[in-house]
Amino acid sequence: MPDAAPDRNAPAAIDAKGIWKVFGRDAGAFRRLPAEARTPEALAAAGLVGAVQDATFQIGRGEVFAIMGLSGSGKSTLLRCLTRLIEPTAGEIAFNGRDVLKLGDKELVELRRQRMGMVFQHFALLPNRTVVGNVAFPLEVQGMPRPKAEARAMELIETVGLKGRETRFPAQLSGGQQQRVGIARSLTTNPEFWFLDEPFSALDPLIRADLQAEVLRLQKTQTRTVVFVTHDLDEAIRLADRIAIMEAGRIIQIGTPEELVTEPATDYVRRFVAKVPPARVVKVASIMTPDTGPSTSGVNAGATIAEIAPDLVAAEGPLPVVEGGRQIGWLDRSAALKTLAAQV
Ligand SMILES: Nc1ncnc2c1ncn2[C@@H]1O[C@H](COP(=O)(O)OP(=O)(O)OP(=O)(O)O)[C@@H](O)[C@H]1O
Repeated sequence: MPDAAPDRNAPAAIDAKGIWKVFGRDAGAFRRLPAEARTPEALAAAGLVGAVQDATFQIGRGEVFAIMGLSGSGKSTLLRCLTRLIEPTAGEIAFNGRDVLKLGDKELVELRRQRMGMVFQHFALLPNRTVVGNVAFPLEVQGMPRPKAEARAMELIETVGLKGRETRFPAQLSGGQQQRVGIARSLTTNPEFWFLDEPFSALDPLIRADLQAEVLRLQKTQTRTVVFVTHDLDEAIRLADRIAIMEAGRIIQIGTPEELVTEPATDYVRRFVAKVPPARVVKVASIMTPDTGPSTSGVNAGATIAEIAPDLVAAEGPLPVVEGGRQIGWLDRSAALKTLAAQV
């Protein structure tokens, strides 16, 4: 998880209100219903599929937001609505306060080119361009001279571990390598918004872990608002500040990994997080006793109990808890050890 907590007071980078995506022959009639009449019963009566039902959430600038849920719960459809690859049936979406559903085709293309990066599975690479040609392409579209665009592309090719393969064509790459080209390509323009649908699922575990680490590293140096769909809870916990859990088209709960594990809203969420050891998500700040003190070093308030396990083992008494070089509390060793030992 990123070190710097997102600024919750800043205006939402993404503000989604009452998003619906309904599939079926008469989806238009559903749109014309007043908001209070848009119900699961109305959907069923009209024989419509409510892929996304009344999704409302805000994502802060620089926040990493994961969308999770079982297959068919509406994750991809919701992500596609945010990017307008699919037009929502109803609802409002604003990026930095600007209504994106009202953008004309030209403005939408501009927004996508200048400020959005997208990685979707089966998001085709250009078959007649090499790896470097594909990765440089978005910059060339923006008007950057080719040599400069390719130099920038090479940096990202190295980041995704494809150095040495830059002159190959997509057909000469494995599925996972193609996926990595797509990831590199989505970052060439240094987008403010990054949308990813199962970006790492086709990759070997080691490469996946490398790229996840790379995402976290990039998040520390660049303020990027990230929304990603995954069915891998481990990945969501590692990368996301907050996770939205979807069930049958609805967002059931939105929370930090710690909130989902310690306060699951429903049995469905509880089943999702059942195998997560609490120490992996519970933060020092959550179980410390607040107090000021003279210490300038100790355990970090934002660290998880698992991360500070070595300090716990070494300590003999309570540990000072610090934030920004100042002591803000004490961590009781036995309370922390209890969390460490707890299995859900
Ligand atoms: N074009 C479409 N026409 C009709 N129904 C659709 C369409 N696209 C998606 N659906 C339905 O909407 C629901 C949500 O689909 P979606 O692909 O968003 O789920 P998901 O959570 O991303 O699933 P997965 O993890 O399997 O990719 C499913 O019931 C799906 O069958």
